[in-house]
Amino acid sequence: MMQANQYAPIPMVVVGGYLGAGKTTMLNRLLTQSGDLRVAVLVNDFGEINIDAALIRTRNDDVIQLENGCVCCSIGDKLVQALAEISERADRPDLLVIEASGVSDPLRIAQVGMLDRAFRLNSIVVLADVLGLQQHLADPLIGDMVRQQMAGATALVLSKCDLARESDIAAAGELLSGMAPRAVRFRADHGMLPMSLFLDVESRPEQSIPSLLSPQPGRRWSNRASDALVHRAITSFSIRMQGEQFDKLRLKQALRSLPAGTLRAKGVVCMQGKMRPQELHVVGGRMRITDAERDSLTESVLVFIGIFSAGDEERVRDELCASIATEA
Ligand SMILES: Nc1nc2c(ncn2[C@@H]2O[C@H](COP(=O)(O)OP(=O)(O)OP(=O)(O)O)[C@@H](O)[C@H]2O)c(=O)[nH]1
Repeated sequence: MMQANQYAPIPMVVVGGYLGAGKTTMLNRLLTQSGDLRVAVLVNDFGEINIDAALIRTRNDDVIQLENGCVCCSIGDKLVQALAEISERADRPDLLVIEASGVSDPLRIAQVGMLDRAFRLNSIVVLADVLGLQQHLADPLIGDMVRQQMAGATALVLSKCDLARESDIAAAGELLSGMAPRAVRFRADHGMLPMSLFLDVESRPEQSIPSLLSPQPGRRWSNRASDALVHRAITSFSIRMQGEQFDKLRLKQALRSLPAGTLRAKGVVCMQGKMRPQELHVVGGRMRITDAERDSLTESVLVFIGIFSAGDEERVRDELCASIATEA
């Protein structure tokens, strides 16, 4: 039998960025552009239901879900195990993409990945939502975590530029250049990026992965203790509904009145009058409901991530129950 180390290492890309920055959108773009390339995806979503895994458009066996928890601090051993399983597959992938949860440190994930010699780190791509960047950085709870995510990037991607003014994009670009001066920078329209960013290890100008992975005095804004504090403060709950359809108008109203501490909501739901399941996203006060890339759904699932107070979950449940469509 051949040993794993007889093969060339599998190129690996870690995708990070704060909640709702556009990681899954970018990943789906990559997958639609990837042609015959066999891409395996490891997804670590924040929440007990992995919505991202459901939204990724690839063959089921090519998406591996990492359980609820933060892959960078609490379930690192699960990552090690998942990597070993991927490298031992008979049909090894041509590329592995790890989508970090929005509160994980992508550099730390890359460091775990680098320990497995079956993989070669190609890039750490970190997305920044141009609309939310300033606010996220100024936030006393999450600001350091977001800076930490950026600092570990080999490529920084400004997302949602289609929604921003040119002056705001330029200002956000300035902020990014101060945080990760050696990272290559891109703007992405709905996640569209050159494939070379993922595949071509040579595409990084003077960016040296080994130096990124060694300790960098002065470049760490947070530490494990403060990360753990943030991860404890941010919690999630999920709601499943079987055999019910939502009324779109009422659901939108419910999502507009989410608790003040909500940082992100997402889901896939059955909607009255819609043939296809609907994918919904709430990010920074913006709501988007569109056709999901799947034909059927056995149950509606919604995940809410935030800093919640007692009673918030119950109130959201009540609002959602009140959004269920009554028979025509
Ligand atoms: N207009 C616009 N919307 C975008 C863009 N990228 C992502 N979005 C939208 O932003 C929302 C969140 O996108 P996702 O790709 O799910 O973000 P994410 O980073 O995977 O989210 P989490 O995994 O929850 O952290 C969705 O409604 C996307 O359609 C973009 O470039 N332009």
